[in-house]
Amino acid sequence: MQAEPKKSLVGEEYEVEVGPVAHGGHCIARTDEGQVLFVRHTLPGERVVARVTEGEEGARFLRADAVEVLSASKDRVEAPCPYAGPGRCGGCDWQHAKPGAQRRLKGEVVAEQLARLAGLTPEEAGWDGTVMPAEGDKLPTGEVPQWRTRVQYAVDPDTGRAGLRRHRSHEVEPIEHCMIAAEGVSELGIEQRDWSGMASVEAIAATGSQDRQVILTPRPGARLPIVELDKPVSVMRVGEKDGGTHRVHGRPFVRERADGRTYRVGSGGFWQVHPKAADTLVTAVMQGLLPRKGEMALDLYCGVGLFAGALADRLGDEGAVLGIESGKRAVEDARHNLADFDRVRIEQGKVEAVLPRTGITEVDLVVLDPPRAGAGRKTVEHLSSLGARRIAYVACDPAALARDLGYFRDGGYRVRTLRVFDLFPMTHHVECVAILEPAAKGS
Ligand SMILES: C[S@@+](CC[C@H](N)C(=O)[O-])C[C@H]1O[C@@H](n2cnc3c(N)ncnc32)[C@H](O)[C@@H]1O
Repeated sequence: MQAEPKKSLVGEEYEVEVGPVAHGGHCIARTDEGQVLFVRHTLPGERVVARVTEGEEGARFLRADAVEVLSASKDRVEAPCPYAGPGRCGGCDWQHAKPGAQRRLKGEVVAEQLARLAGLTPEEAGWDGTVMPAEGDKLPTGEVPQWRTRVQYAVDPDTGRAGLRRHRSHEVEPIEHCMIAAEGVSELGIEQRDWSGMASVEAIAATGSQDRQVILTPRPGARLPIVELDKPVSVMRVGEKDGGTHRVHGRPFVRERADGRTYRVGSGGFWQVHPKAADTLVTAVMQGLLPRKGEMALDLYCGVGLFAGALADRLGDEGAVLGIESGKRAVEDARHNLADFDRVRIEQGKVEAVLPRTGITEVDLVVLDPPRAGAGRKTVEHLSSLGARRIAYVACDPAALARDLGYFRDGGYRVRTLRVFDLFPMTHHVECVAILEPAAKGS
């Protein structure tokens, strides 16, 4: 006998008291029947009408939007962006919260993940509980930091207009202007052009150079448009068959500046989005590791070589750095960017495959900056066996970080300090830098 399909609750409304913030840009509430709701567009302590956007009867949890605020938090503000709100642009999560409150919420998420997945209190992690804004982001009330140097616009197939995706949807919210886009992106005027035939248009404005780039992803069979923007740009396209990024005109990379060096970043390669992020993270990592001349270091998930370059500068001619990165083009860029260092080597491949093959049994320092999924148990176990005197873990997902910190503890490492940065204002994203050392040393 086939099970009855469960009744969808989408569109149902519940009046609820909103509880604590949860990882992902929403808060937790419960219906009178005890079903858990993840509610967006609200804040802890509010009383709201929550309308279900996903979920069915008996589901472990429902997703919902606060469509009416019955009792508002003192941290609530009118969202400065006209495209924010239930069912609208999915790019930002906390437009309706004061900047200080956004950072407090992010701090609560990090603390909760540390407690739940690593069994650590903030004190045990050497963290004062604060979330630091990036330099220059402490703006007078009402001003929104314009930090997004890379914006992926989706194109409405019917109108050819560029916009941003709605939350957990393929639908496009057409916009005139994204408030958090960096000036170098806004001044291209992407939103004012017709992009018919394109599925998406990514705009990049480099930091420390005038390089601007757009990356076009055409729909199957569509011809590329002639790109005429308000500022000169290089143009790339994503190949329909191979998914690779190909040059249309101009340089196939942008030049970014960080820590006093210029880094070439080819299309599709990773670079931090906030203009101050690369410098902020290099400073936090170097202050935590305190590299000494002549030491041997690893830079794992090294991208185009940001931390490898910073380490090489500080380790001197006797020191050595090995970087590992899976992206082929990023590896070419890293080798180019660090060509003036004889003792920097960059290996291409997945860390979990390449690291064991290197035969390295001892290092002094490690930086790891994995993607959102984190490094995982095997890689952490391997790293824990190399005897590093300090390890810097740069993390864009506090849940993966907390899980991996648990593995490091099993491997004999303790967290010496943790610093948390708001490098993605208005969104729920947060960046952490944990510095680890052998537990025996700290105990
Ligand atoms: C968060 S980025 C960090 C890049 C660099 N550290 C920086 O700050 O510019 C993560 C990088 O890891 C690479 N990557 C993802 N999975 C990987 C894996 N399993 N092994 C090696 N590199 C990986 C991605 O291509 C990306 O360049």
